[in-house]
Amino acid sequence: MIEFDAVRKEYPGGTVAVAGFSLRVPSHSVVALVGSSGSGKTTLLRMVNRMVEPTSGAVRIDDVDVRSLDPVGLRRSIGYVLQAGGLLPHRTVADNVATVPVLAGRSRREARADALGLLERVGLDPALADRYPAQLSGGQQQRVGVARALAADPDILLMDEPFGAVDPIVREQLQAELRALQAELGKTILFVTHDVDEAFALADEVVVLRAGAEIAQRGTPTEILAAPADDFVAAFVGAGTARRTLRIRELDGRRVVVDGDDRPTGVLEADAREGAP
Ligand SMILES: Nc1ncnc2c1ncn2[C@@H]1O[C@H](COP(=O)(O)OP(=O)(O)OP(=O)(O)O)[C@@H](O)[C@H]1O
Repeated sequence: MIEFDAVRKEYPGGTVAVAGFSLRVPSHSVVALVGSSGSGKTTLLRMVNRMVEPTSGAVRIDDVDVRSLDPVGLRRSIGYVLQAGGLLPHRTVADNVATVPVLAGRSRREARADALGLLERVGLDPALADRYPAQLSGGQQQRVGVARALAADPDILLMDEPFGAVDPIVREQLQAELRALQAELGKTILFVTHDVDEAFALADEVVVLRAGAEIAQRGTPTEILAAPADDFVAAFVGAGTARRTLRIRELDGRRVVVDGDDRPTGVLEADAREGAP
């Protein structure tokens, strides 16, 4: 479990990025922090691995204050996925994935074998292992970023706009793969995105932030979409927009779901009729 206890962050110069924030991220769950640019999402994420120290308040992992932990060891024990992969450009794909395990004492040969297995797991051909990041597509780089974050088998994954730099189709593929991976691995995942659809697609719980990381609303995607707490949240999640306002149309005895612009989005299953429990 990750716990933010009344954390505040004021940067030198006086910007209050986080005015006072408390949240528990239960073990094995996926929590998304969403909010507009500058709302303090990245600052919160980086407090977990001590890349940012709170001005006041505390972050605890399984009841241990992260301030009592060695920052280097802490960072190696937590997977961190950045936008555009954040890969080391002068190291091969395999070396990028194997770096942390080698630093932690695993032999190069074993770490490389593990890396090849991880590449396969995230949907990459291990034949790419000896390429450099610049020789991969954006989506492939993101996958390597996920493999690298998983290499030390961390309990916690921090993801900062993990799929922000790829096109929408690749993005959906990566999201689906992460969901499948998470169903198997059960990590504790805290991720940051400004894309509310990504948050809804991946998270068990979504936390919508205003400026200063003030929590506007938190809940499951369904709770937030069904009952936005206020106009800010409604506008942010697009509740009430044509894309979200779904209707049912009958066509040749089948029930098709259409959006507010009459564009089809899916077919209703027999047991998903109105009024069904
Ligand atoms: N090192 C820093 N020094 C001074 N101010 C900073 C620093 N890092 C972030 N800030 C400021 O703190 C506020 C929150 O930044 P943060 O990066 O946490 O927001 P964010 O929600 O992640 O934004 P984005 O979605 O654009 O990445 C912003 O006003 C930003 O300019």
